[in-house]
Amino acid sequence: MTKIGFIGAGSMAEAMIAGLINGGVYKPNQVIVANRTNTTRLEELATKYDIITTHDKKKLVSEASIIVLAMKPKDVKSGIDGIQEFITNQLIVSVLAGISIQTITNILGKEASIIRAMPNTSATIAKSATAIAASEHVSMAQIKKCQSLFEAIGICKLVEEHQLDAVTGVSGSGPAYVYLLVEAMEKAAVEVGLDAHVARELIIQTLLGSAEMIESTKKLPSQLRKEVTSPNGTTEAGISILQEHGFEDAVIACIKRATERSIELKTMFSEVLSTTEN
Ligand SMILES: NC(=O)C1=CN([C@@H]2O[C@H](COP(=O)(O)OP(=O)(O)OC[C@H]3O[C@@H](n4cnc5c(N)ncnc54)[C@H](OP(=O)(O)O)[C@@H]3O)[C@@H](O)[C@H]2O)C=CC1
Ligand SMILES: O=C(O)[C@@H]1CCC=N1
Repeated sequence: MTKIGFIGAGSMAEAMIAGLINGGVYKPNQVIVANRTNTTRLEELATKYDIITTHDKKKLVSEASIIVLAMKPKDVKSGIDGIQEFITNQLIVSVLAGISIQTITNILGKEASIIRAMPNTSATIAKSATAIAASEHVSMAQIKKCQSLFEAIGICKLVEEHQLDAVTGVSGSGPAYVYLLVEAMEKAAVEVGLDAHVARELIIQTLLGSAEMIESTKKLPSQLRKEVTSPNGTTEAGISILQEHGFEDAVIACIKRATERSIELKTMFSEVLSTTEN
């Protein structure tokens, strides 16, 4: 019976676990999750999903055929330390922002089958937008296995490793930009006189409808926007305020900064590790 193991038991691990279990991709007894200290968190995950939990990473690595690295980038070294000798032919899937395949290889101290992935938390409901990049030591069969894993919890694109920083800026962090927009829309809706519950339902449907319109009509977002915007009407009046406040520039700067931060993380941790090694 093949198992999947998660080193790191936070938001991203849980999003993947929820998507995989609810989608029937893995049975609960095929999922193992480990963290370092937080026993309450492990109990919470065990109660919620009936999965196997442990503080023993070696047990996890020995039992799982896919190992997902899901700790924070700053914890990559401590997360991997101690498992090196138990890595044989498992597939390692890292979801860590900014941490390169080379850095993981350096910490492992040997070549291994490593795939870097950038999913997002919508994996919870099988709607993740994921991109993956593989090292040269990964076989086509392993890439396909990883693609199937992420396609079971959303969509999955194969990209070059250097493009993962941009993926992180666009879709890894992306849900948070949308949630911020919704927070602002909800606040405004109440200020202009709507009941908060009604506002939430209207906003959710507006988001779902807009996303589906882009997907199903195949029209450009700019065309769809024109179709909403009557000359001298309400939309034009509203959008002029967004433009006055530099909405588009802010979104572009946001994605560029998040992408740049992913590159910074890579540099920061490859430097930290080479300092540690020296
Ligand atoms: N959140 C998101 O939307 C996304 C996150 N990611 C990436 O996923 C990774 C995890 O993010 P997120 O889930 O938000 O982070 P969280 O802080 O929610 O979770 C991190 C987890 O790692 C555990 N951990 C830390 N050090 C170790 C260690 N040495 N050994 C084992 N477990 C360890 C922590 O538990 P404890 O301290 O008890 O050990 C905790 O369970 C990050 O690298 C991030 O870049 C990628 C895409 C989206
Ligand atoms: O904020 C972060 O660093 C992580 C990576 C993408 C989403 N969350």
